[in-house]
Amino acid sequence: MTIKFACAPIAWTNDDLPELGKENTFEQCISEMSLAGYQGTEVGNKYPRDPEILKSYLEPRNLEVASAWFSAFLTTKPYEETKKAFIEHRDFLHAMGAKVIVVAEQGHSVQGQMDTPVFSKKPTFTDEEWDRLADGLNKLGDLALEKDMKIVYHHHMGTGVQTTEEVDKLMEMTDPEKVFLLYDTGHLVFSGEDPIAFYKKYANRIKHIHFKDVRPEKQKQSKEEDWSFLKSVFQGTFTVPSDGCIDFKPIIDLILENNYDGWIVVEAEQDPSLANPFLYHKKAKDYMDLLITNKLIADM
Ligand SMILES: O=C1C[C@@H](O)[C@H](O)[C@@H](O)C1=O
Ligand SMILES: [Co+2]
Repeated sequence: MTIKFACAPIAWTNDDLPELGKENTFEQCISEMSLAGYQGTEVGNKYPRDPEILKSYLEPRNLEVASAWFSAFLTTKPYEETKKAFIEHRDFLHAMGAKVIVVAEQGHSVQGQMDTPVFSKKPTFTDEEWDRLADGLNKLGDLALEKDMKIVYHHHMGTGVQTTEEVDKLMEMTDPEKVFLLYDTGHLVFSGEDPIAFYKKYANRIKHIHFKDVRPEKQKQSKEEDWSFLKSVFQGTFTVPSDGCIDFKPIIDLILENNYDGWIVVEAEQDPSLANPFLYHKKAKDYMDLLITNKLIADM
């Protein structure tokens, strides 16, 4: 069992809201991840896309690429369009040594729309769209396996696969040998799901983890005032583990008990001028290390 820790650059410069952290440079971002004690990074918009150039920045800082997000449009566009973009993305990640590819269906998604309420206007798929999604994901899973990689599906606020019920449907409709799952604590709790029950149910299919915490007062306000996903982020709904309402102790315990082998990526998009990304990620790393040490001691 090997657990490695990574950061998502979204806390330094937000890809969905580029004005958040536009002043933070790529080199500052990766240097601070390394300094905060992490071994890996996901890939953001400021990162060079040439694998050799990217390696020349990451290797001196002892950082690996954990994965990177891929937007699929299987419900709304011809499969061939998603396939072409996916192969390019897969080959980039393969050249960087990553083993998993984060995939999220963006057909009908409202996650990038500043004025569309995320709770009341989230999309739901028709039966035909579910079939197209499941079929397309099985095919992307095959393409990943060609390179000895796995696709990990990212359930996400404001998309057609957000709730536990929707994830259940997707997992039932897809091949468990081809389509795996990403476990994002922040999206589950923001949506109102039970992250413990979710992990227990899908322990065998979870091959990548995003750790974000949630500020409960912001989540409540977002729901009551029908904020968009981007407004919720902008207002500080997400933060790093140890800073919000999620109890990560039972989550870490479950991860260890299930011999999880893979990355835990701290992904906490918020305003970097209010929440210094280096200090927040260091605090999160110290907290996660403590939880792991306590669990190992308790099991001795
Ligand atoms: O994995 C993720 C990638 C981001 O672009 C996204 O909006 C964020 O919330 C997330 O969980
Ligand atoms: Co995530």
